[in-house]
Amino acid sequence: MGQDVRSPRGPRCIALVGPFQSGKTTLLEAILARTGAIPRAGSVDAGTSVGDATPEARQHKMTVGLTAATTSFMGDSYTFLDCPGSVEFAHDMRAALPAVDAAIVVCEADEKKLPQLQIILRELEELKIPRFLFLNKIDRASQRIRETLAMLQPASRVPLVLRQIPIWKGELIEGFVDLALERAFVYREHKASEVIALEGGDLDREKEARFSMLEKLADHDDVLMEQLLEDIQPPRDAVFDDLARELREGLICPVLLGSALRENGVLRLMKALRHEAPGVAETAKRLGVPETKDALGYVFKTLHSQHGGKLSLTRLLAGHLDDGATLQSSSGGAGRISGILAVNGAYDTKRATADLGDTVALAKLDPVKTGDTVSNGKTPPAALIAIEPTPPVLAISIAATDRKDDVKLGQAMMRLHEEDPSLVVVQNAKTHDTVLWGQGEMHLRVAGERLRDRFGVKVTSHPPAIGYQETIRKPITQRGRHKKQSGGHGQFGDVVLDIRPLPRGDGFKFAETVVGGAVPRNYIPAVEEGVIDGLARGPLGFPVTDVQVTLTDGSYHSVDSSDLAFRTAARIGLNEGLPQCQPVLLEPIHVVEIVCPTDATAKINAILSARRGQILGFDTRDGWSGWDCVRAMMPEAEIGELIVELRSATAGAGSFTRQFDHMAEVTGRAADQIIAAHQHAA
Ligand SMILES: Nc1nc2c(ncn2[C@@H]2O[C@H](COP(=O)(O)OP(=O)(O)OP(=O)(O)O)[C@@H](O)[C@H]2O)c(=O)[nH]1
Repeated sequence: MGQDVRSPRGPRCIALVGPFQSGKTTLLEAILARTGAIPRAGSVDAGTSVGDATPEARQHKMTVGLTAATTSFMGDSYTFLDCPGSVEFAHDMRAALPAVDAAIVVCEADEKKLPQLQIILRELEELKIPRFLFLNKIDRASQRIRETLAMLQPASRVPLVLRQIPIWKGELIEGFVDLALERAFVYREHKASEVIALEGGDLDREKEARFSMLEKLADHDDVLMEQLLEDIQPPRDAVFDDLARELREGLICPVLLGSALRENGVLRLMKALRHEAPGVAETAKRLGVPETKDALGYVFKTLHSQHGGKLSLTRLLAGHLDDGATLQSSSGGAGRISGILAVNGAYDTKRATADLGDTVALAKLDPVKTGDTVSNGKTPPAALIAIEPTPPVLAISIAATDRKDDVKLGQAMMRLHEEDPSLVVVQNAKTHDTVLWGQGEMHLRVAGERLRDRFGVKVTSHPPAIGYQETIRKPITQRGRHKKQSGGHGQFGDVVLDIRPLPRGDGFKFAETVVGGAVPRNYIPAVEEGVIDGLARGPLGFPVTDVQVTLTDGSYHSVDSSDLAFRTAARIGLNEGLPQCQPVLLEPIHVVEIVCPTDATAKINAILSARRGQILGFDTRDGWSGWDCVRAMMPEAEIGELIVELRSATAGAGSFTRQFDHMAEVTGRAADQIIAAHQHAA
């Protein structure tokens, strides 16, 4: 493989991903500083970084949305996408990954973060995105690198290949040896590392570590394998070629060392990207971009900037775009670009064009959304990739504090959902609640802050209503009469209803066995409506289900009877009859499926039992070594905050899905408490 293949030219797009708080934003800062895009690195802790610049990110000192920034290095442009590490904001990462040429997985020597690292690596493996591991915070490393690598290896399905080894001075790491380059460097804070001579014990360690790196590369290179067996030194270029090819083919994950905080190891990382990461041509191939003369782009993030309006962050995967071009999108919309902006923190630099490989912000493409493929061709392009929605796990009911803000709230929610589709708004028709579904406590809290700070809408929130219902245990025959004859036109309706329980899950059935026109046929639909009215709120205060009501008899008045009178009579019949049918409370039960690292399974079982869960079984998680999958039946009322406990028992790695299964009776004290709380709230 020649030099030109190894170092593709042109703009790159690189994702910074990794477990929570591993140093991605700090690394972005270090890269921008070391490549001269900013005069010096800001700090996440001091609130001066380019990433995490929104008020919410600053306040919580964490990345709560993707930040993109462009810099240039040795004549090429690089756009970095700093993705949130928190699982609650992972949707941004999922939508962005297809756009990138490669990912830098920032991680720490921290066993607790291993499951998170495994989740992220798995995502990259499945998308076939070449990835480097950047072992960060080397400035406070306390264990040998070999032990760290052995600890991290189970998180990756392909071999982690150590590219560098540290040079220790006492208990501190003062530099590193690049095993491919065979050169030693000593770190200098906020400056490029200095080359030093490699000697003594470090030279021996280098030889041993290099051999072990070459052995791993030789698993996919027979020539190299023979050279190793015959003790022949492979040419340096051949080693670099292997590193590049095996990275791109997803056969290895190279590991580089550094300290984002001290800007150590940053230039070597940039060089590895330059020489080894693929360019846009390979990325387009990976995504199946068709042969086309048209421009084709992938929209990986939507933003609503305070002054610029809507921005669609887009990677151009084919062709060339001019400002003013009309774009068709794979989701069917079309719009005209009103501004191409460079991707930097402020989105304040206009560009006339975007070229192949560029990552830009396209302004005011109203019909376009995150995940769309866009093209300047005549017909809408096929979508290059489908982003699966992230199922929400936690909900709150919200309402505008001031009723006159209701419309504003609706619009703001639409925009929030557009920016972050993992935030879903559901109108509950029964309770008239607006329920906001999201990925966790912080996700929902940040949504509330954005509503207040960006859209000027104050909201109040409370836990969403549980879908309780009630049913009956005993049948009854009940008469319902409505008679009003005060002067003029009166009202008269009279029905006899047979009310009886149905098997669980059968819902509501209405029938009639009226003979001899006791209730004229034209009033029967009104009787059914009245029955439905009567079932809307049963004697315990909840909607009534699993009931059959049969109209068996009744009487009418030729002048005073009407639809309304019969409807009222039927409702009265239900209201009077149901309390005598031994009403009983029903609560929704779901099947939940929890995935968690095996060492947390015992804790998860305890959490489930404490939440009235009935464990159906557990198994190892298919295709995930070191993970279990637990299935349980669980009352909806207990699922509300489940995710919070689940995450805290699994260092954020556990998750669950739910599926409504059936309604089950609740009796005794538990039922009394629910009924009392409901009556109190009403
Ligand atoms: N000692 C040391 N601390 C670091 C290093 N890199 C980052 N940190 C610290 O680690 C913490 C998290 O850093 P961030 O850069 O915000 O991490 P992140 O991965 O972007 O965080 P999220 O995106 O919120 O998950 C901050 O307090 C940083 O100062 C490093 O190389 N050495």
